[in-house]
Amino acid sequence: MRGRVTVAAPAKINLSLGVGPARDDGFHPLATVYQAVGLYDEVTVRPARENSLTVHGDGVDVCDVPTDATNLALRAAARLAAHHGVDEAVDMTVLKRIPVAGGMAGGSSDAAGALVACDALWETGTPQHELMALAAELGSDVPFCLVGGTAVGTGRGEVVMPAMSRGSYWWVLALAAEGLSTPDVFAEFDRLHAGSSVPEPEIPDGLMAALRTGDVEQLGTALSNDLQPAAFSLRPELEDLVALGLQGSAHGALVSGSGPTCLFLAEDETHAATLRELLVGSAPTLLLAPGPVPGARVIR
Ligand SMILES: C[C@](O)(CO)[C@H](O)COP(=O)(O)OP(=O)(O)OC[C@H]1O[C@@H](n2ccc(N)nc2=O)[C@H](O)[C@@H]1O
Ligand SMILES: Nc1ncnc2c1ncn2[C@@H]1O[C@H](COP(=O)(O)OP(=O)(O)OP(=O)(O)O)[C@@H](O)[C@H]1O
Repeated sequence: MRGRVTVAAPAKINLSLGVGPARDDGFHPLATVYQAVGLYDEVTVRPARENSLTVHGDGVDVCDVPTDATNLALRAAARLAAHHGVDEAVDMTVLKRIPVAGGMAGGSSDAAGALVACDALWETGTPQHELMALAAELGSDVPFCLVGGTAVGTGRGEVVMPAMSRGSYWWVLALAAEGLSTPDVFAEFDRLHAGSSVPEPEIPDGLMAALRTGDVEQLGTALSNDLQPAAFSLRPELEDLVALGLQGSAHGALVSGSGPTCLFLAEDETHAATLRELLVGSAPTLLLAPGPVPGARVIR
């Protein structure tokens, strides 16, 4: 067994997020295009007698992250041990840079990172399809966080197929001071659609074509998020922030997943830096990130 393994676990954004009517199990059918972006949590595991977790924040507030067995990353470690019937435990450290409850799959990515880290530490050699099945049990976004890149998600988001995508993109990420609960945003989506029939979700025309050609302007116009009105309803100030980015030369601007992080698509890295300057004062934290990047990977 190795002495210690560290995995880089990327944040995700949704280039499009189509949401259908709530299913009988309470989940909503999705048709989404995910992209992993270059903002990483680091998950480190070492052998131990019992599972334990320490969480550090690097630029993000981590006081809402549980450190007990309910933490998604510790649940992932326990689930992998049970899958292999091994009596192993870990001392885990998570260094968080992905905003907590930010709509960027932070907890999901930590869980994907924990699966990859423990599989390497215990030398269990889990085949990818088994890791994907365990990931789907842990949460809708977790399978994508294993795969990374750019991918289409269906089902409740857990059915992931890599998408053809050319080139790379630069994003400005506007992080909010306080997170939004994903279930609350889906509940607000249901409230806003009460009494009307919600169509089955679709990927917008033009999005896949823009990705295939790497046309940043076309991609900007094709970005969409069915949860955005719900996020605006719960956080009205986000609507002004998105509007400011669009007026200020972003190719596209939208709420990331369930929010409250907002995304601004730039022409290139230099333009992203200019856009960030424009947005200074409108959001507490502004970061630049390229995408797509690979899913959870061992780095040490
Ligand atoms: C908003 C997205 O980030 C878009 O990628 C995801 O849909 C959320 O994925 P996630 O955080 O991994 O979600 P899960 O942990 O599976 O579910 C959390 C809660 O979100 C709601 N949820 C999630 C996914 C989905 N397709 N429909 C839902 O209604 C449910 O209330 C669920 O109880
Ligand atoms: N490893 C973890 N990191 C962050 N939050 C976690 C973790 N494990 C459990 N949680 C809980 O999950 C909640 C949602 O956190 P997370 O950062 O995953 O939200 P999110 O990025 O909005 O998720 P998504 O984009 O997948 O909907 C947190 O408020 C916290 O209580």
